[in-house]
Amino acid sequence: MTINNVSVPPLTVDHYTLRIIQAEDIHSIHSLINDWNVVRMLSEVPFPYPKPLLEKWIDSVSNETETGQSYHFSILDNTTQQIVGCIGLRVDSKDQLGKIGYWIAHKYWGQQIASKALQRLSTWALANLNINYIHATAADDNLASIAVLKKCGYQSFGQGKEKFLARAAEQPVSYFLLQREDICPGKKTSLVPPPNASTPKKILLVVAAALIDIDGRLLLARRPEGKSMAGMWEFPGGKIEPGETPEAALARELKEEINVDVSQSCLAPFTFASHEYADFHLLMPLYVCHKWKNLPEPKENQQLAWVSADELDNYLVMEADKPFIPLLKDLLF
Ligand SMILES: Nc1nc2c([nH]c(=O)n2[C@@H]2O[C@H](COP(=O)(O)OP(=O)(O)OP(=O)(O)O)[C@@H](O)[C@H]2O)c(=O)[nH]1
Repeated sequence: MTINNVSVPPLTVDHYTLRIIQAEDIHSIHSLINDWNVVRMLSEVPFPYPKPLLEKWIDSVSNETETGQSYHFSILDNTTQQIVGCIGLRVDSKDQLGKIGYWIAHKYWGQQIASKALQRLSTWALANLNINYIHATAADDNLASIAVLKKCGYQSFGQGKEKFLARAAEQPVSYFLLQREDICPGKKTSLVPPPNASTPKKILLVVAAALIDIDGRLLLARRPEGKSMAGMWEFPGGKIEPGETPEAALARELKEEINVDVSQSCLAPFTFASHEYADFHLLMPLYVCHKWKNLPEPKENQQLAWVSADELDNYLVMEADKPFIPLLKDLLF
């Protein structure tokens, strides 16, 4: 399924599948959600939950799904094909923020389904949607949900009060935020270096290319799921191997990553990045290239985009690459 140019495959995790909610899911969903144990933890759902109201909600989220405003999934057990809960994410494009919510039917509690689904959807959303953070809210007495959020890397950032329809009262709630660098804590390319870092960091030599086509557009690649900082855009390239010149490394990386053949003589040094990440110091020459063979194609599961100078600001680029943007805009205009 492709929505708003984003491919939304069913997302699998362990023996569960997250697939976009369909109209015919209403009966199963209604029998599972119309339960005080579940509804009391959801701020926007009344109890009892009339079926026509649920039907209206499914209709409205289907419309939102078509325009890429929200992505709501039924969570299915692969063995029984039964729905066990739901999870959804609403996109706030202005603030590049996703808002996530989920519930699991009472009879399936205690099986880690919420953490698996939350981890899966969060990872997918940060890698594929135009968002930088994911926001979640949990009632303070929803200890299970708070534990799930923390397990998935969400950090608590504040508290407040929200009206819970089923309880007909305001409840104290905690707010949580997930940032991209919290997803793969083992492989950090953190935006912020740790304070007072006194030990010198390893210098990582990486080489990258700004490929510019005849229409004056620039090629960007999006880091795919599974890599640190998945979802950020960068310039094709990679690490320089021992004994390699930067130009030879770049020609090799462009072939491996996007099947493009470049002659080393067509790589013009443009500028460089010297940027401190949490775990290493990146030193990265950027070359400009106008001439190559083959149409770039993603060989490593990454998205590619040809971007004009006007569009460059809409792309979330790696921290080290940010100083390149004004220089490249000048070059492209
Ligand atoms: N290729 C490329 N890497 C960049 C850019 N900006 C930037 O910070 N980097 C960082 O430089 C390193 C590039 O190394 P790489 O491409 O070989 O490695 P990777 O992280 O993609 O994968 P790997 O470490 O799992 O092999 C990564 O840490 C990446 O985050 C950029 O514009 N292009």
